[in-house]
Amino acid sequence: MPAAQDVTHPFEPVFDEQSQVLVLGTMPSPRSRKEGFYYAHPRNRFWRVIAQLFDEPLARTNEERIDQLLRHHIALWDVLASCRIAGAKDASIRDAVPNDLARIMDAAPVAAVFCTGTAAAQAYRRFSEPKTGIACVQLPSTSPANAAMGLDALVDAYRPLAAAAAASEAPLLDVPDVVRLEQAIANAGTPLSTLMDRAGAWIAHRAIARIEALRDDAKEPTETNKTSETTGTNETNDRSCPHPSDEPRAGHDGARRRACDASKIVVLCGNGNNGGDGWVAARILADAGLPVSVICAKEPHDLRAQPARNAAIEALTALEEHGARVLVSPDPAALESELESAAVIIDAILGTGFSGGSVAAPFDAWIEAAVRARNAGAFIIAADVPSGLSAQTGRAVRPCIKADETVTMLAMKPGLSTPFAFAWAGTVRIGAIAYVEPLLERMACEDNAPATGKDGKPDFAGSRGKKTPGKPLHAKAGDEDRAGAADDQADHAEESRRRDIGAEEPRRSRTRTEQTANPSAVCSALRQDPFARAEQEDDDGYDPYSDRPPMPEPVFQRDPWA
Ligand SMILES: NC(=O)C1=CN([C@@H]2O[C@H](COP(=O)(O)OP(=O)(O)OC[C@H]3O[C@@H](n4cnc5c(N)ncnc54)[C@H](OP(=O)(O)O)[C@@H]3O)[C@@H](O)[C@H]2O)[C@@H](O)CC1
Ligand SMILES: [K+]
Repeated sequence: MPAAQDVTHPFEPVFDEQSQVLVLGTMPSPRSRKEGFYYAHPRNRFWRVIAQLFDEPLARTNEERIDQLLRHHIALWDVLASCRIAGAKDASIRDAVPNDLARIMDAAPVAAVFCTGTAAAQAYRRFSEPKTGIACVQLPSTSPANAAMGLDALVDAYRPLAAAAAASEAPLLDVPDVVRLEQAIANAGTPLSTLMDRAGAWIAHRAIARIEALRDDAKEPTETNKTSETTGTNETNDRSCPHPSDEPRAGHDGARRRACDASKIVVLCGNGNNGGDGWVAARILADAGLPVSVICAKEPHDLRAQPARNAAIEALTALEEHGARVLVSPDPAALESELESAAVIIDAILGTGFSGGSVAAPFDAWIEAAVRARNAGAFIIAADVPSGLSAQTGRAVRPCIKADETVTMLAMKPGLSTPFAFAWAGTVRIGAIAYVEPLLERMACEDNAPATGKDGKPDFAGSRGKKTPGKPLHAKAGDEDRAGAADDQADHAEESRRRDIGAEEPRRSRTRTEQTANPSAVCSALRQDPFARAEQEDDDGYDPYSDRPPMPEPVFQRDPWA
């Protein structure tokens, strides 16, 4: 066992004036102190839990971790400012001096406190709760010492944290405002190339999630297999792959067949920055060892748009190293053959820069071929916006990509929120590639718009009306959609098909009131008597308003840091 030593908390808390949830540990472990950041031991699962909770890629750098926490309105610190401790053994803590949480509580509207383990919760209750007046919710430790809890169980246990931190609804921005926002982010120090890297990472992350789901699906026994099991044949258990002689089938069976074939991902890259997102995604997927190929219209060196050109040149080198196929302006037969074997197609042909009443060659043929592949079971993920759909008006030209999922960057766009957008975009997810709230507020001030909308967020719809008189936000989209009545019927059929297969609806964030109702109630009770426990609090210290079932946590049975 390591000798006890005097330790002083060595780094700053993570918080800003938007933080609504505070997560507290006890004191950084020796490894975290060495690395200079929270939960830095490679086997500590804290950052993996956070990534899974919010369905986001794992934050790998401290910068990304801070960004991830702040985007979800989470503050992070530890209960203790100094103590005497042996290694990371919380049970050995002596001479504890608490941090002054007023630094965060006075600056931010924190309404819920979570402690990452028994010792942190005990220390918080003893030192901090009398001052904050907020009862903490105790979460299990993510430390390797708590190896008895698997990652899935940890993620489940942390769901109350995600619920409390539920990100407020993404802002809805006009396309010109998205461009302004990108520029503001760049001016604040995050270059556009970094945004593109993050956008590509988001898309790659969703493609990997789809491939993993297909692989899981392929492991489940099919009806045919069940029959063969009951008839006592001695086929192997891996029978969910259709037999090679089976006729190709559409829908899920087609998707399953594709997953069994190769988990192949085809990325369609246009010539603009939307294509750049696709190149980055392809590079990440190839680096992850997945069979990926790229279809593009121009050699990377011939692209003009930046940062897409640099991203494509870098990706091409990596793809060549991995032996991935890159098809430049393929003929129709090569295009068809590449797409028909794809399990996942990434549509990075056209994004917010798309304009006009039709899609010019060769991209029209690409879109048609991709939609045919989808009808045969491929899953399409659109980067930012389905190609052929106007991100501003929601007007879909012919042909237009029909995506199963769209990852749209930074903010919701008007064209994705029309009543018919679902037919083209599928499930829309926001790719939170930067922390934008302070910038949005600044932009709202610059526009002399009302400071906040009725939900407390910057009201960009209001500012749009003032900036572009005579161009109401949704009028054009609605008119055009009404003109395409026949299309609408097909779209509605498509929508109901998606509902049939259980496609997810976009997430709805909880309102502030929903998030904090219970903690506030407990908090006001505790203010009257700071030492009182919440009524009906379990004997083991679990708070009654946590919807998590109590879970036993081994208290450092062994010292993982020794
Ligand atoms: N800026 C950034 O840093 C970041 C940007 N991001 C990403 O960039 C996207 C916006 O990029 P963008 O502005 O380059 O436009 P984009 O959607 O690629 O389209 C331009 C291309 O389309 C073409 N084209 C247009 N109309 C057409 C038609 N009818 N038929 C056929 N072609 C047509 C047009 O051709 P051209 O007119 O030049 O001949 C040009 O080649 C955005 O959606 C997001 O994904 C994110 O990574 C975050 C960081
Ligand atoms: K796209």
